[in-house]
Amino acid sequence: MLLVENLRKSYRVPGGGRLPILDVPRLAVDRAEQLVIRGQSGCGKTTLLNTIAGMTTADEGQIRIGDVDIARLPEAARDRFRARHIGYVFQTFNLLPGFTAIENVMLGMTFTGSRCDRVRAEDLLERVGLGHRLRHKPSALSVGEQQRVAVARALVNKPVLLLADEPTANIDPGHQQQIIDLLRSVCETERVAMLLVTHSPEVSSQFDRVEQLEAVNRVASKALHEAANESSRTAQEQWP
Ligand SMILES: Nc1ncnc2c1ncn2[C@@H]1O[C@H](COP(=O)(O)OP(=O)(O)OP(=O)(O)O)[C@@H](O)[C@H]1O
Repeated sequence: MLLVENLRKSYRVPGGGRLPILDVPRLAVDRAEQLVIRGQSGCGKTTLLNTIAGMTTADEGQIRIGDVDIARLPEAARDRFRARHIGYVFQTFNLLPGFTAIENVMLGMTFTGSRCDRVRAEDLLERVGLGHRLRHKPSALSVGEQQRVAVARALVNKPVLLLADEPTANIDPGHQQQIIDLLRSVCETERVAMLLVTHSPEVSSQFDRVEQLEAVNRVASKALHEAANESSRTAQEQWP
């Protein structure tokens, strides 16, 4: 379902040159498979998810989701493809504060160009245990409830792939398991593949498949970071 091959990604650094972040020879994920991506802070886990989602572009390599290589699509087509086929749950939920729970979920549908399906949005909010909170705005919801709305929003377009970037990082320990259980059960029943980034050993121990992402070329990265810092120091010193 997802096939990443020979993926390389770097960022431009202020002092010139590029900072290599990702070098992933192969990552294959089956339909409805659930796996955890682990790795030390800064090794590129978020960058990997963002690249798979087409929110940032790869330097080289392919990212096939079904028959489509998202890395080769032009930006507008990538955005449309993401809206239709990929769900994303962020650490910080990213709900719109002026909209109710149901509106936040339905907003996820507006980018696909298809008709907004209120019944589907209500059904998902029901399934995440928020059927009685449809008209509450994020400020009137607990942190765990906000993340449950974000889960419903990520799944509303029936994606084939759900990307979850440390979805429990801002949730109190008592409710973290609830979010993980929710993600897993909805993905299972809807046959959605899930890539979950987590630092938590308790969470990763629950998954059959855990992939370790290694930091790329750390010596070169360190040298480039230092060059970038040196360049920004020099720029600051030259500022009148
Ligand atoms: N837009 C950007 N421009 C330049 N460098 C970036 C950019 N975004 C991220 N980086 C750098 O890329 C590296 C990987 O960042 P990323 O957020 O993917 O790591 P991570 O593994 O998710 O880290 P963490 O576990 O701490 O969240 C970091 O060194 C970061 O500073």
